[in-house]
Amino acid sequence: MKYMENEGLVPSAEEEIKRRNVIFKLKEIVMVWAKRIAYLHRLPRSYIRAASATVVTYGSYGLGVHDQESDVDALCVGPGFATLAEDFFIVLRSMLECQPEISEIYCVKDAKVPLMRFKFNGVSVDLPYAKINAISVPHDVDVFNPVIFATMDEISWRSSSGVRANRSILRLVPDLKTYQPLLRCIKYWARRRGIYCNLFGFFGGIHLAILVAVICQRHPRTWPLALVSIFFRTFAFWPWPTPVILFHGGVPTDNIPLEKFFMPIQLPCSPLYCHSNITTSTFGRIRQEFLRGHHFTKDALSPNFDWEGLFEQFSYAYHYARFLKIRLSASNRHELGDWVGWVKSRIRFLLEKLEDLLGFCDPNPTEYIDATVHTPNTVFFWGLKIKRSHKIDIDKIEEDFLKKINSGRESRLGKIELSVVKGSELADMNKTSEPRLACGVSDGKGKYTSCLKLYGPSVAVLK
Ligand SMILES: Nc1ncnc2c1ncn2[C@@H]1O[C@H](COP(=O)(O)OP(=O)(O)OP(=O)(O)O)[C@@H](O)[C@H]1O
Ligand SMILES: [Mg+2]
Ligand SMILES: [Mg+2]
Repeated sequence: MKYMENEGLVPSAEEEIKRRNVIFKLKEIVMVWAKRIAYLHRLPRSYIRAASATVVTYGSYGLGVHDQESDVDALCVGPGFATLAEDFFIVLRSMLECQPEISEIYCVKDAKVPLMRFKFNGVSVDLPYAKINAISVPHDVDVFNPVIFATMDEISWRSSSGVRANRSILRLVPDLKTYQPLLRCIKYWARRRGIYCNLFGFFGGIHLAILVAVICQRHPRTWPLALVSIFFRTFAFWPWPTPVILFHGGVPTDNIPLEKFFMPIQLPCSPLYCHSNITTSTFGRIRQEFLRGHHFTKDALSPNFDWEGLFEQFSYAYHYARFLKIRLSASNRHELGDWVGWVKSRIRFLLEKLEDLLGFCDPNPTEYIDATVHTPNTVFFWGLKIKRSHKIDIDKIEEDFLKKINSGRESRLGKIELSVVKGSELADMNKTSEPRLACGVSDGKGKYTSCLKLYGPSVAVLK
């Protein structure tokens, strides 16, 4: 606990107030929004008076395991007459745009869970939308209520599944005081070891939340320190693809063929598995890290146990001699944010392509900045293992990937350049730019929006 506090993983009281304020203000805004759209829909006056909406938090914030850099995941629950395409993405967006505290609004419309993503007083917010079959939405709306549940449309049902998953986890873990620090610790480990980023084929918050919940459920009344080694021992030897299921008293009813998943993890109280982008390479990387974690934590209860070792940042320069350099650039910071978001949502294609050609690729999620280039940019370095027999036509890969990126988009926001480089270039990159952090977004001027404490300076990556 002391180690985690020293590393800045537990948010300060000030941070907590900031987040609570964000949620309070969002609730106020959606309340006004509900009345405004009731008016725009020309509903009777009594309906306008009664119309209301609310936001419900979930994700790491809802589980009480967020750190200073976690986003706030907040589901906007609106009345039945408020449409997603018009009222949410147009009317609410323009209301949010008018708020001086809100910036960098980005709409993700074509995802399974459509949402708006923005910064509120510097805090990242993910805001999906669900509507219920009512005019007024109670502020403590219960998404488990069978009446509400049964009348939801498909998108609203999917969008609210995160809230239900969270509530189930909170209900099923025997002791939150054990669960929360353990999950914080495991998330920190995953970030430091380069295996935390769902889009890049690694774990996302939900996967780790369930793995840790399963450990807590199987070992009630065990203190967190011992659970750390039990966690690694369990998953280092887990017989994948046997699914990991949080026991909830019901019978699992999933019919999805398990071969589709490398590491199936069932969503709590749902027949579905968590969506996952894990590939052959990232499956291998994750398993190696579980084994490493197991070797490190066998003696976790000894008084001289070295926590630093477990959380040591993964050294890409030590493990790989060659890297795929992916440089994304745009004419301004705002466009770069959109461009990076868009490319990342399709990055799996590139990863699979490289795996087909080379058999392995380590998609390091850390974002760097190329300070030798004047345009705002974000750079990734993916670890490669290239044999002499391997011939890579990087121009062809770039061309194919571009086609993939451009499909479904009318205009191109930015530029993408791929090249194969030596590890020394990664070292230069770090020397010429400020410390860069995993899964953050640069502002294009050499300033960063992520937390240095959390991921450590990128020069440390090169140790
Ligand atoms: N792949 C997924 N499959 C199912 N649900 C998901 C998936 N990714 C996200 N979710 C839902 O959205 C919520 C928020 O996801 P998010 O990626 O913000 O992770 P998080 O647990 O909040 O961690 P972080 O601290 O990194 O934000 C999750 O708790 C989960 O309910
Ligand atoms: Mg989150
Ligand atoms: Mg989120």
